Amino acid sequence: MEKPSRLLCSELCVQRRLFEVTLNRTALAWKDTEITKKHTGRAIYGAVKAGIHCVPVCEIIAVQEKEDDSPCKDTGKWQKVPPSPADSYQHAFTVFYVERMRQHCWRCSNVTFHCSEHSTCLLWVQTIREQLALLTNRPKNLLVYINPYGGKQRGKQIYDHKVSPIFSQASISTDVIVTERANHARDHLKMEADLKKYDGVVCVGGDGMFSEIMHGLVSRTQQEAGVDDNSTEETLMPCGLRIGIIPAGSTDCICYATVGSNDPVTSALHIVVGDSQPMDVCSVHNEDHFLRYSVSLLGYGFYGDVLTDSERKRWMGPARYDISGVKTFLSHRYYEGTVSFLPAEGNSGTPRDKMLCRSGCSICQQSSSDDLVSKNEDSVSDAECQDTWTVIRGKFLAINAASMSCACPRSPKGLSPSAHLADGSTDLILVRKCSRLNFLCHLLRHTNKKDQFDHSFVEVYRVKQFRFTPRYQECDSEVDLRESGATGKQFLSQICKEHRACGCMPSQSNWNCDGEILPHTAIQVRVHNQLIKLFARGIEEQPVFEDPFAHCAI
Ligand SMILES: Nc1ncnc2c1ncn2[C@@H]1O[C@H](COP(=O)(O)OP(=O)(O)OP(=O)(O)O)[C@@H](O)[C@H]1O
Ligand SMILES: CCCCCCCCCCCCC/C=C/[C@@H](O)[C@H](CO)NC(=O)CCCCC
Ligand SMILES: [Ca+2]
Repeated sequence: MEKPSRLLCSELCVQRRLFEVTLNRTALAWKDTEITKKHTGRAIYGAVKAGIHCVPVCEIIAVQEKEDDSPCKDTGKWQKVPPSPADSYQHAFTVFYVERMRQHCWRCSNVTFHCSEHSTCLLWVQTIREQLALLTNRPKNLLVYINPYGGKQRGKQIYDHKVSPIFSQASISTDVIVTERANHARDHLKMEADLKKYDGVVCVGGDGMFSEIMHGLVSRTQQEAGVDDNSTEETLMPCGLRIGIIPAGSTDCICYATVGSNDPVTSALHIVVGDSQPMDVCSVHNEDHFLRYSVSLLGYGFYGDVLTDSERKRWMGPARYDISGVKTFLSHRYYEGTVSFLPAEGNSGTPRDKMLCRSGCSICQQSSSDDLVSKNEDSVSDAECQDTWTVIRGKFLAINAASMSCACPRSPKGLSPSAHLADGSTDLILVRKCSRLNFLCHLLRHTNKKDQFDHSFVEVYRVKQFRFTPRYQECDSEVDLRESGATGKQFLSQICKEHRACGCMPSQSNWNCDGEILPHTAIQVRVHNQLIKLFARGIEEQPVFEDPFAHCAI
């Protein structure tokens, strides 16, 4: 690989030691001249590595000239150190850059370079700024929505103290709206916001707040493109603006599954460096009526019931999910119905393979190019392709569709650990009626390393469309009764008579759609490949040993 040519090379001082500092188009590197002199010309890698630092240009956040940084004017420590050649390095500039910490967290680190000439200092600041200006994927203007009541109600504080200073440092200008009611952000985005002014939208809150922003942006994009969102057949128009998530909610599973942590500073830094992660969106319809979009979990049965119960306990904050989770588990309700689905095609893998979706995921990249090819080959509807629907009837404790892993602190590998963020499919998980003990075992496996799908009562399918009809809506006698105009009382008493023999009640659950309860139980779901983009890059692989200086021309 050809090394990029050097833009600058100077001998500068860092913490009173001399360094050879170089800048090329891809990296800034500084090499301790004392350490490297001892090993002149010899590639004793470990020793040389000890004296070399390297930062990719795309991970530099900002550069600032440091005024009046003469060591002689400092008091305390500087004065006590004996005079050294470094004392003549009176001009300084500071480079702020991304540093990786544990568990996918990023921090803003900095290094100050001291120069002997003011002109050298200015040249370095100007040249680094020029290189940063070439990074066109970085946002300059952002529209920020803060939910002051999400999670532990710390959204405003988190933004003001942890995020806003990073945006200012990176010269990003912002228009900030603190929401005053539920759906304020969605409506503003859908109908009012002048989106031409911005390079992205930032959401400070939890999964619910993200959902509002995603709905606002997707709906606005469809409106402007003249796409009817009530139609289940139409191809939706992808959104142009990226969405950044500053986690300040109860679950934050979208942030966690796309960045690898729920740390606000990490998210702010992914926004600053202009990351881009495409993401699938499911549309959910009841007949020809659009209900909602979903990016994480569509859950009927267990997760629908947990959510329904937890909504009455909002005042408890994030703990409501644990209380409602235990209560729902103990109630052990099952639901009858029919699930039909169209399997995902091509090289999409299966929910039980171990191909985890990580930064630069090849399966997601492949799916976007497949999508382009199929669009160019003239859009033919699924029915015309004669895709065959698989139909499964049964009694289920839970029917879940995970369009992404849904990893979160509660379940670090998630509901479907191998689900992909942007492959155009969702993982359909059917948990059939089983004993309490078996179900508990399945649930607990979400929290440890064991395979939660390795049970006889669990089936998983990777699908691009699915439908669900609850039993009580498909039973002929019930349909007949409804159509005969029976009153509510007559209707219920007839159902009770019919079900007395089997000892069960035909109960119904609700769909949990990314944390919102849907008003219908019979639904049709279709995955739209890479409809939106986030300021994220997917979860980075844990560092394996690699030459960190491979891209440094030093
Ligand atoms: N100013 C506001 N007042 C009341 N509700 C709001 C306001 N702004 C946003 N909301 C609503 O609050 C809900 C919860 O917000 P958010 O997702 O930020 O927090 P959360 O506690 O994590 O909730 P969730 O469990 O849904 O993730 C969202 O559905 C959003 O529509
Ligand atoms: C009895 C022991 C039980 C242990 C089970 C642990 C299983 C945890 C799986 C976690 C799955 C999270 C799925 C995320 C769904 C989000 O779109 C949604 C919105 O925030 N959250 C919920 O509905 C909140 C749902 C919270 C569920 C607990
Ligand atoms: Ca997916």
